[in-house]
Amino acid sequence: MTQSNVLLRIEGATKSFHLKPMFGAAHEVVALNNITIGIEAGKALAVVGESGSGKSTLGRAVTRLFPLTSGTIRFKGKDIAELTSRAEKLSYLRSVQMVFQDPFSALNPAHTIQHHLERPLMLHRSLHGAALVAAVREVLADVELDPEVTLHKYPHELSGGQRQRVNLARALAVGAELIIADEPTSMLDVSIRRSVLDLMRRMKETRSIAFLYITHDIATAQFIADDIAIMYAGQVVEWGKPERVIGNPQHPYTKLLLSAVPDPNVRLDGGGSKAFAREAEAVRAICRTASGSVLETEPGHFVRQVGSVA
Ligand SMILES: Nc1ncnc2c1ncn2[C@@H]1O[C@H](COP(=O)(O)OP(=O)(O)OP(=O)(O)O)[C@@H](O)[C@H]1O
Repeated sequence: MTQSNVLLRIEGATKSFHLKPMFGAAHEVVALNNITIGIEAGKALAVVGESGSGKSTLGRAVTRLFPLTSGTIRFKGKDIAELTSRAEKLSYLRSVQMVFQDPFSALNPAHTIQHHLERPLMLHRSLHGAALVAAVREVLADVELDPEVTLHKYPHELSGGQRQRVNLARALAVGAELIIADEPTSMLDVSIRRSVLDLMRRMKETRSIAFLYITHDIATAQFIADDIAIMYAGQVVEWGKPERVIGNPQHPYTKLLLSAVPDPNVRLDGGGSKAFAREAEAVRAICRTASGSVLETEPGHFVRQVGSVA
């Protein structure tokens, strides 16, 4: 990655949550532990890991939902914690859009699709009248939805895949440069997951939109990702090009994730076979000894070493 085309640079990002449960002692949860990773303009980074590994915390930190405990997140070189003016913050929130797992959650059931797309185009691009109508049609066509059929519908009248396309159209309407897509296909019918991933890939290639693609499913990552980062217990344990990480996995946790493929529904918590659950727990025990040392096993392929303390 060259410095000039880095869009997002996360450096030493650590996030701890202080929990005070009703029962039991107060304690810290380290959701992110010294994460350093970047995304180039127009490229996709897939962050893959099981539930609780810290993927969503990473995405939420990038959207400025909370400050980091330590470390920095820079967007186009500027530390996002130092955006002070309202204009700077709005501009950042325009450039960085979030697409959620549940495609219904971000849409207002009381409004038509036309309304959902008109608002950002009016607010952010000051469009009105005929130009506004044309732009709404254009963004719908961009996400491969027929404007004639879709414009006047309400969210509940669309399929899950169509709703997710509307969410992506909204990000286009705002003028997003980076989309954080948090499990965007996991609630969709298996038969249409691939087409939504393909659309995201085309948005990346034709519109130069970067993606932070968050998923538990390593198999889907390779459809869109230019780089892949495997997360476990708040750390990135292996990263590099998908063909290297998936084709030649080195870290025991990456191997475990891949052993659950091609059935992405195999649960790493042992919801499937007992033998798999035992193996998964053994791997986790090894991974919990992860150290700070990282080895570049082949050019551009990095693996966090296990079994020693930093
Ligand atoms: N607001 C919060 N307060 C306290 N703990 C939190 C908070 N958000 C996340 N955590 C904890 O941080 C850890 C990482 O959570 P996170 O949601 O980022 O994982 P994830 O990999 O995205 O999992 P999932 O796929 O289930 O969302 C978990 O132990 C979680 O309980």
